Amino acid sequence: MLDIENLEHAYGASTVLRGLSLHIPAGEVGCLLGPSGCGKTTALRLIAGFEAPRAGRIRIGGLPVADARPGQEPTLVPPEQRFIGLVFQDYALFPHLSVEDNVGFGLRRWAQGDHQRRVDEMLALTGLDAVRRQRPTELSGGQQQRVALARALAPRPRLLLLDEPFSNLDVELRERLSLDVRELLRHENITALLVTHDQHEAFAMADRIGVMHDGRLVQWGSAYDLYHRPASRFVADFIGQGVFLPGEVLSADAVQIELGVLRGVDVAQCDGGSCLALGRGAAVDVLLRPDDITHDDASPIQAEVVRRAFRGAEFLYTLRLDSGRQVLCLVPSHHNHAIGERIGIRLAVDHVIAFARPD
Ligand SMILES: Nc1ncnc2c1ncn2[C@@H]1O[C@H](COP(=O)(O)OP(=O)(O)OP(=O)(O)O)[C@@H](O)[C@H]1O
Repeated sequence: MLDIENLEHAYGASTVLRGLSLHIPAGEVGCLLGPSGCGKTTALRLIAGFEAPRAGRIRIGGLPVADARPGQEPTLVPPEQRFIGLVFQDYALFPHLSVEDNVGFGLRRWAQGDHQRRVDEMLALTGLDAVRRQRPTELSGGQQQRVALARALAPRPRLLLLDEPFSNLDVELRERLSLDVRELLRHENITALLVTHDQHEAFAMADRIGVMHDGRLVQWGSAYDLYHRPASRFVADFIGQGVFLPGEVLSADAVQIELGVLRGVDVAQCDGGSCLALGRGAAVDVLLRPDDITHDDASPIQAEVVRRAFRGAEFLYTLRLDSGRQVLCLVPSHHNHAIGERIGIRLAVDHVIAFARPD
Protein backbone atom coordinates (compact mmCIF):
# COMPACT_ATOMS: atom_id res chain seq x y z
CA MET A 1 0.00 0.00 0.00
CA LEU A 2 2.93 2.32 0.69
CA ASP A 3 6.12 2.02 -1.36
CA ILE A 4 9.04 4.33 -0.86
CA GLU A 5 12.19 4.07 -2.95
CA ASN A 6 15.45 5.91 -2.39
CA LEU A 7 13.87 9.03 -0.99
CA GLU A 8 16.22 11.97 -0.54
CA HIS A 9 15.52 15.37 0.91
CA ALA A 10 17.48 18.43 1.95
CA TYR A 11 16.60 21.73 3.63
CA GLY A 12 18.96 24.13 1.86
CA ALA A 13 22.42 22.65 2.09
CA SER A 14 21.57 20.24 4.89
CA THR A 15 20.66 16.73 3.73
CA VAL A 16 18.01 15.20 5.97
CA LEU A 17 16.98 11.98 4.16
CA ARG A 18 19.63 9.85 2.44
CA GLY A 19 18.04 7.11 0.36
CA LEU A 20 15.06 5.99 2.46
CA SER A 21 13.27 2.90 1.13
CA LEU A 22 10.44 0.96 2.73
CA HIS A 23 7.31 -1.00 1.92
CA ILE A 24 4.15 -1.39 4.00
CA PRO A 25 1.64 -4.02 2.81
CA ALA A 26 -2.11 -3.23 2.97
CA GLY A 27 -3.58 -3.43 6.47
CA GLU A 28 -0.22 -3.25 8.27
CA VAL A 29 1.07 -0.59 10.62
CA GLY A 30 4.65 0.54 10.09
CA CYS A 31 6.63 2.80 12.33
CA LEU A 32 9.64 5.07 11.94
CA LEU A 33 11.52 5.22 15.20
CA GLY A 34 14.64 7.20 15.89
CA PRO A 35 16.29 9.97 17.89
CA SER A 36 15.29 13.59 17.52
CA GLY A 37 16.38 15.12 14.22
CA CYS A 38 16.93 11.85 12.30
CA GLY A 39 14.36 12.81 9.65
CA LYS A 40 11.18 10.97 10.73
CA THR A 41 8.81 13.91 10.42
CA THR A 42 10.39 14.96 7.14
CA ALA A 43 9.66 11.49 5.73
CA LEU A 44 6.03 11.84 6.81
CA ARG A 45 5.75 15.32 5.27
CA LEU A 46 7.07 13.99 1.94
CA ILE A 47 4.52 11.15 1.98
CA ALA A 48 1.70 13.58 2.83
CA GLY A 49 2.81 15.89 0.02
CA PHE A 50 3.76 18.93 2.15
CA GLU A 51 7.33 18.77 0.80
CA ALA A 52 8.73 17.67 -2.56
CA PRO A 53 11.58 15.13 -2.48
CA ARG A 54 14.92 15.97 -4.09
CA ALA A 55 15.05 12.41 -5.42
CA GLY A 56 13.13 9.16 -5.07
CA ARG A 57 9.65 7.77 -5.53
CA ILE A 58 6.56 7.36 -3.37
CA ARG A 59 3.61 5.19 -4.38
CA ILE A 60 0.38 4.87 -2.44
CA GLY A 61 -1.91 1.98 -3.37
CA GLY A 62 0.25 1.41 -6.45
CA LEU A 63 -0.21 4.98 -7.75
CA PRO A 64 2.83 7.28 -7.98
CA VAL A 65 2.30 10.40 -5.86
CA ALA A 66 5.88 11.67 -5.96
CA ASP A 67 8.60 10.84 -8.46
CA ALA A 68 11.76 12.92 -8.64
CA ARG A 69 14.64 11.93 -10.93
CA PRO A 70 17.69 13.97 -11.78
CA GLY A 71 17.21 16.10 -14.88
CA GLN A 72 13.46 15.46 -15.08
CA GLU A 73 10.42 17.48 -14.06
CA PRO A 74 9.15 15.81 -10.83
CA THR A 75 5.68 14.25 -10.66
CA LEU A 76 3.86 15.51 -7.58
CA VAL A 77 0.26 14.76 -6.61
CA PRO A 78 -1.13 17.48 -4.30
CA PRO A 79 -1.80 16.49 -0.66
CA GLU A 80 -5.62 16.56 -0.94
CA GLN A 81 -5.52 14.08 -3.84
CA ARG A 82 -3.41 11.54 -1.95
CA PHE A 83 -6.38 10.36 0.22
CA ILE A 84 -4.29 10.29 3.36
CA GLY A 85 -5.54 10.69 6.95
CA LEU A 86 -3.32 12.67 9.32
CA VAL A 87 -3.08 12.61 13.12
CA PHE A 88 -0.57 14.89 14.83
CA GLN A 89 0.34 15.39 18.47
CA ASP A 90 -1.48 18.72 18.82
CA TYR A 91 -4.89 17.24 17.80
CA ALA A 92 -5.69 20.33 15.60
CA LEU A 93 -9.44 19.95 16.22
CA PHE A 94 -11.92 22.68 15.29
CA PRO A 95 -12.75 24.27 18.66
CA HIS A 96 -16.08 25.77 17.55
CA LEU A 97 -17.44 22.47 16.21
CA SER A 98 -18.98 19.67 18.30
CA VAL A 99 -17.26 16.28 18.49
CA GLU A 100 -19.62 14.81 15.88
CA ASP A 101 -19.11 17.73 13.51
CA ASN A 102 -15.34 17.39 13.87
CA VAL A 103 -15.60 13.68 13.05
CA GLY A 104 -17.88 14.37 10.06
CA PHE A 105 -15.73 17.22 8.72
CA GLY A 106 -14.14 15.18 5.92
CA LEU A 107 -17.51 13.73 4.88
CA ARG A 108 -19.19 16.96 3.75
CA ARG A 109 -19.61 15.64 0.22
CA TRP A 110 -21.09 12.32 1.33
CA ALA A 111 -24.84 11.68 0.99
CA GLN A 112 -26.69 12.66 4.20
CA GLY A 113 -27.56 9.08 5.27
CA ASP A 114 -24.05 7.71 4.61
CA HIS A 115 -22.52 10.70 6.40
CA GLN A 116 -24.60 10.10 9.53
CA ARG A 117 -24.01 6.34 9.51
CA ARG A 118 -20.24 6.78 9.21
CA VAL A 119 -20.10 9.41 11.98
CA ASP A 120 -22.16 7.14 14.27
CA GLU A 121 -19.90 4.21 13.46
CA MET A 122 -16.69 6.15 14.17
CA LEU A 123 -18.07 7.57 17.43
CA ALA A 124 -19.04 4.06 18.57
CA LEU A 125 -15.64 2.59 17.58
CA THR A 126 -13.71 5.30 19.42
CA GLY A 127 -16.00 5.27 22.49
CA LEU A 128 -17.07 8.90 21.98
CA ASP A 129 -20.81 8.47 21.61
CA ALA A 130 -21.59 9.93 25.04
CA VAL A 131 -19.69 13.16 24.29
CA ARG A 132 -20.79 13.67 20.67
CA ARG A 133 -22.42 17.06 21.32
CA GLN A 134 -19.59 18.49 23.41
CA ARG A 135 -16.86 20.81 22.19
CA PRO A 136 -13.23 19.52 22.04
CA THR A 137 -12.19 21.94 24.82
CA GLU A 138 -14.58 20.15 27.20
CA LEU A 139 -12.74 16.83 26.70
CA SER A 140 -9.65 15.21 28.22
CA GLY A 141 -6.44 14.93 26.19
CA GLY A 142 -7.07 11.23 25.53
CA GLN A 143 -10.61 11.93 24.33
CA GLN A 144 -9.40 14.76 22.08
CA GLN A 145 -6.88 12.46 20.46
CA ARG A 146 -9.66 9.91 19.87
CA VAL A 147 -11.67 12.63 18.11
CA ALA A 148 -8.65 13.46 15.93
CA LEU A 149 -8.30 9.79 15.07
CA ALA A 150 -12.02 9.34 14.31
CA ARG A 151 -11.93 12.43 12.10
CA ALA A 152 -8.89 11.15 10.18
CA LEU A 153 -10.35 7.65 9.71
CA ALA A 154 -13.95 8.64 8.85
CA PRO A 155 -13.35 9.28 5.10
CA ARG A 156 -11.65 5.84 4.80
CA PRO A 157 -8.22 7.13 3.77
CA ARG A 158 -5.91 4.88 1.77
CA LEU A 159 -3.18 5.54 4.30
CA LEU A 160 -3.09 6.98 7.81
CA LEU A 161 -0.04 8.97 8.96
CA LEU A 162 0.45 9.50 12.68
CA ASP A 163 3.16 11.86 13.99
CA GLU A 164 3.93 11.37 17.71
CA PRO A 165 0.16 11.06 18.26
CA PHE A 166 0.26 10.40 22.00
CA SER A 167 3.25 12.42 23.14
CA ASN A 168 1.04 14.95 24.98
CA LEU A 169 -0.55 12.22 27.08
CA ASP A 170 0.70 10.62 30.27
CA VAL A 171 2.50 7.29 30.03
CA GLU A 172 -0.31 5.01 31.19
CA LEU A 173 -2.93 6.60 28.94
CA ARG A 174 -0.46 6.55 26.06
CA GLU A 175 0.02 2.82 26.37
CA ARG A 176 -3.72 2.09 26.64
CA LEU A 177 -4.57 4.35 23.73
CA SER A 178 -1.85 2.85 21.51
CA LEU A 179 -3.35 -0.61 22.01
CA ASP A 180 -6.90 0.70 21.37
CA VAL A 181 -5.75 2.43 18.20
CA ARG A 182 -4.03 -0.73 17.03
CA GLU A 183 -7.34 -2.62 17.43
CA LEU A 184 -9.21 0.11 15.59
CA LEU A 185 -6.77 0.12 12.66
CA ARG A 186 -7.07 -3.68 12.41
CA HIS A 187 -10.87 -3.45 12.52
CA GLU A 188 -10.90 -0.87 9.73
CA ASN A 189 -8.12 -2.66 7.79
CA ILE A 190 -6.18 0.59 7.62
CA THR A 191 -2.59 0.84 6.44
CA ALA A 192 -0.70 3.28 8.62
CA LEU A 193 2.71 4.79 9.22
CA LEU A 194 3.51 6.06 12.69
CA VAL A 195 6.41 8.30 13.63
CA THR A 196 7.66 8.30 17.19
CA HIS A 197 10.75 8.34 19.38
CA ASP A 198 8.91 6.30 22.02
CA GLN A 199 9.71 2.63 21.54
CA HIS A 200 6.85 1.44 23.78
CA GLU A 201 4.42 3.22 21.49
CA ALA A 202 6.12 1.62 18.48
CA PHE A 203 6.06 -1.85 20.07
CA ALA A 204 2.38 -1.51 21.02
CA MET A 205 1.18 -0.37 17.61
CA ALA A 206 3.43 -1.46 14.78
CA ASP A 207 3.82 -4.68 12.80
CA ARG A 208 7.14 -3.46 11.39
CA ILE A 209 9.45 -0.87 12.81
CA GLY A 210 12.18 1.02 10.99
CA VAL A 211 14.97 2.47 13.08
CA MET A 212 16.32 5.66 11.52
CA HIS A 213 19.70 7.22 12.08
CA ASP A 214 20.92 10.35 10.37
CA GLY A 215 18.45 10.21 7.46
CA ARG A 216 18.88 6.48 6.82
CA LEU A 217 16.85 3.44 7.72
CA VAL A 218 19.32 1.24 9.60
CA GLN A 219 16.98 -1.69 10.29
CA TRP A 220 13.42 -2.58 9.28
CA GLY A 221 11.87 -5.47 11.18
CA SER A 222 9.52 -6.69 13.89
CA ALA A 223 9.90 -5.41 17.44
CA TYR A 224 11.22 -8.87 18.38
CA ASP A 225 13.95 -8.73 15.74
CA LEU A 226 15.03 -5.21 16.67
CA TYR A 227 15.33 -6.20 20.31
CA HIS A 228 16.84 -9.66 19.93
CA ARG A 229 18.62 -9.36 16.57
CA PRO A 230 19.78 -5.76 16.27
CA ALA A 231 21.68 -5.31 13.01
CA SER A 232 24.09 -2.73 14.38
CA ARG A 233 25.47 -1.31 17.58
CA PHE A 234 23.32 1.79 17.08
CA VAL A 235 20.09 -0.27 17.00
CA ALA A 236 21.24 -2.36 19.98
CA ASP A 237 21.86 0.81 21.94
CA PHE A 238 18.69 2.58 20.87
CA ILE A 239 16.22 -0.29 21.39
CA GLY A 240 15.66 -1.59 24.90
CA GLN A 241 18.18 -1.59 27.70
CA GLY A 242 21.45 -3.41 27.89
CA VAL A 243 25.18 -3.20 28.39
CA PHE A 244 28.17 -4.37 26.37
CA LEU A 245 30.78 -6.67 27.90
CA PRO A 246 34.10 -7.38 26.14
CA GLY A 247 34.39 -10.89 24.73
CA GLU A 248 36.47 -13.13 22.50
CA VAL A 249 35.23 -15.29 19.62
CA LEU A 250 35.93 -19.00 20.32
CA SER A 251 33.99 -20.66 17.48
CA ALA A 252 30.99 -20.17 15.17
CA ASP A 253 28.57 -20.14 18.08
CA ALA A 254 30.62 -19.51 21.17
CA VAL A 255 31.99 -16.36 22.70
CA GLN A 256 33.95 -16.08 25.95
CA ILE A 257 33.05 -13.28 28.35
CA GLU A 258 34.05 -12.76 31.98
CA LEU A 259 30.87 -14.50 33.18
CA GLY A 260 31.58 -17.68 31.20
CA VAL A 261 31.22 -19.05 27.69
CA LEU A 262 28.12 -17.98 25.81
CA ARG A 263 26.89 -20.63 23.43
CA GLY A 264 24.23 -19.31 21.12
CA VAL A 265 21.05 -21.35 20.91
CA ASP A 266 20.84 -19.34 17.73
CA VAL A 267 24.19 -18.95 16.05
CA ALA A 268 26.16 -16.12 17.53
CA GLN A 269 25.88 -13.00 15.43
CA CYS A 270 28.47 -10.33 14.99
CA ASP A 271 27.31 -7.20 13.21
CA GLY A 272 24.54 -9.25 11.61
CA GLY A 273 26.89 -12.01 10.30
CA SER A 274 28.67 -14.98 11.85
CA CYS A 275 31.20 -14.15 14.54
CA LEU A 276 33.63 -16.57 12.90
CA ALA A 277 33.84 -14.16 9.96
CA LEU A 278 35.81 -11.98 12.36
CA GLY A 279 38.12 -14.92 13.09
CA ARG A 280 38.88 -16.98 16.20
CA GLY A 281 40.22 -14.81 18.97
CA ALA A 282 38.59 -11.64 17.57
CA ALA A 283 37.74 -9.02 20.15
CA VAL A 284 34.01 -8.26 20.35
CA ASP A 285 31.55 -6.45 22.56
CA VAL A 286 28.69 -8.70 23.63
CA LEU A 287 25.22 -7.28 24.19
CA LEU A 288 23.61 -8.36 27.46
CA ARG A 289 19.96 -7.41 28.04
CA PRO A 290 18.48 -7.30 31.58
CA ASP A 291 16.65 -10.56 30.81
CA ASP A 292 19.91 -12.28 29.74
CA ILE A 293 20.98 -12.48 33.39
CA THR A 294 18.90 -14.20 36.06
CA HIS A 295 19.18 -14.15 39.82
CA ASP A 296 20.21 -17.50 41.31
CA ASP A 297 21.26 -17.81 44.97
CA ALA A 298 23.06 -21.11 44.19
CA SER A 299 25.26 -19.61 41.47
CA PRO A 300 29.00 -19.29 42.15
CA ILE A 301 29.02 -15.98 40.23
CA GLN A 302 28.32 -13.09 42.57
CA ALA A 303 27.74 -9.41 41.85
CA GLU A 304 27.06 -6.37 44.01
CA VAL A 305 23.82 -4.40 43.81
CA VAL A 306 24.70 -0.77 42.98
CA ARG A 307 21.31 0.54 41.88
CA ARG A 308 17.76 -0.74 41.87
CA ALA A 309 14.59 0.47 40.20
CA PHE A 310 11.24 -0.85 41.39
CA ARG A 311 8.97 -1.70 38.46
CA GLY A 312 6.01 -3.24 40.28
CA ALA A 313 6.33 -6.89 39.28
CA GLU A 314 10.11 -6.64 38.93
CA PHE A 315 13.24 -4.91 40.14
CA LEU A 316 15.76 -3.76 37.57
CA TYR A 317 19.06 -4.21 39.39
CA THR A 318 22.33 -2.67 38.24
CA LEU A 319 25.04 -5.05 39.39
CA ARG A 320 28.80 -4.57 39.65
CA LEU A 321 30.88 -7.60 38.61
CA ASP A 322 34.23 -8.39 40.24
CA SER A 323 35.94 -6.74 37.24
CA GLY A 324 34.16 -3.48 38.09
CA ARG A 325 31.99 -3.64 34.95
CA GLN A 326 28.26 -3.35 35.36
CA VAL A 327 25.35 -5.45 34.06
CA LEU A 328 21.57 -5.17 34.35
CA CYS A 329 19.35 -7.90 35.78
CA LEU A 330 15.57 -8.16 35.90
CA VAL A 331 14.37 -9.96 39.03
CA PRO A 332 10.82 -10.69 40.34
CA SER A 333 10.18 -8.00 42.94
CA HIS A 334 9.73 -10.36 45.90
CA HIS A 335 13.53 -10.72 45.75
CA ASN A 336 14.17 -7.49 47.59
CA HIS A 337 17.94 -6.92 47.85
CA ALA A 338 19.63 -3.89 49.38
CA ILE A 339 22.22 -1.72 47.69
CA GLY A 340 25.68 -3.09 48.56
CA GLU A 341 24.40 -6.68 48.92
CA ARG A 342 26.07 -9.41 46.83
CA ILE A 343 23.71 -11.71 44.96
CA GLY A 344 24.19 -14.82 42.81
CA ILE A 345 23.60 -14.47 39.07
CA ARG A 346 23.50 -16.82 36.11
CA LEU A 347 23.67 -16.26 32.38
CA ALA A 348 20.44 -17.06 30.50
CA VAL A 349 21.38 -15.94 27.02
CA ASP A 350 19.27 -17.34 24.17
CA HIS A 351 21.29 -15.99 21.30
CA VAL A 352 24.55 -14.17 21.41
CA ILE A 353 24.71 -10.75 19.82
CA ALA A 354 28.16 -9.25 19.51
CA PHE A 355 29.79 -6.42 17.65
CA ALA A 356 33.40 -6.12 16.51
CA ARG A 357 35.17 -3.93 19.06
CA PRO A 358 35.97 -0.55 17.51
CA ASP A 359 39.72 0.16 17.37
N1 LIG B 1 11.48 23.41 7.62
C1 LIG B 1 12.76 23.11 7.92
N2 LIG B 1 13.76 23.91 7.51
C2 LIG B 1 15.05 23.61 7.78
N3 LIG B 1 15.45 22.52 8.48
C3 LIG B 1 14.50 21.69 8.92
C4 LIG B 1 13.11 21.94 8.67
N4 LIG B 1 12.40 20.93 9.24
C5 LIG B 1 13.30 20.11 9.82
N5 LIG B 1 14.56 20.54 9.64
C6 LIG B 1 15.81 19.87 10.09
O1 LIG B 1 15.85 18.59 9.50
C7 LIG B 1 16.31 17.60 10.40
C8 LIG B 1 15.29 16.48 10.53
O2 LIG B 1 14.11 17.02 11.11
P1 LIG B 1 12.81 16.11 11.36
O3 LIG B 1 11.77 16.99 11.95
O4 LIG B 1 12.47 15.36 10.14
O5 LIG B 1 13.38 15.09 12.44
P2 LIG B 1 12.60 14.12 13.45
O6 LIG B 1 13.34 12.83 13.38
O7 LIG B 1 11.16 14.08 13.13
O8 LIG B 1 12.87 14.82 14.85
P3 LIG B 1 11.91 14.98 16.14
O9 LIG B 1 11.79 13.60 16.73
O10 LIG B 1 12.69 15.91 17.00
O11 LIG B 1 10.62 15.53 15.64
C9 LIG B 1 16.58 18.34 11.71
O12 LIG B 1 17.96 18.59 11.77
C10 LIG B 1 15.79 19.62 11.58
O13 LIG B 1 16.43 20.65 12.27
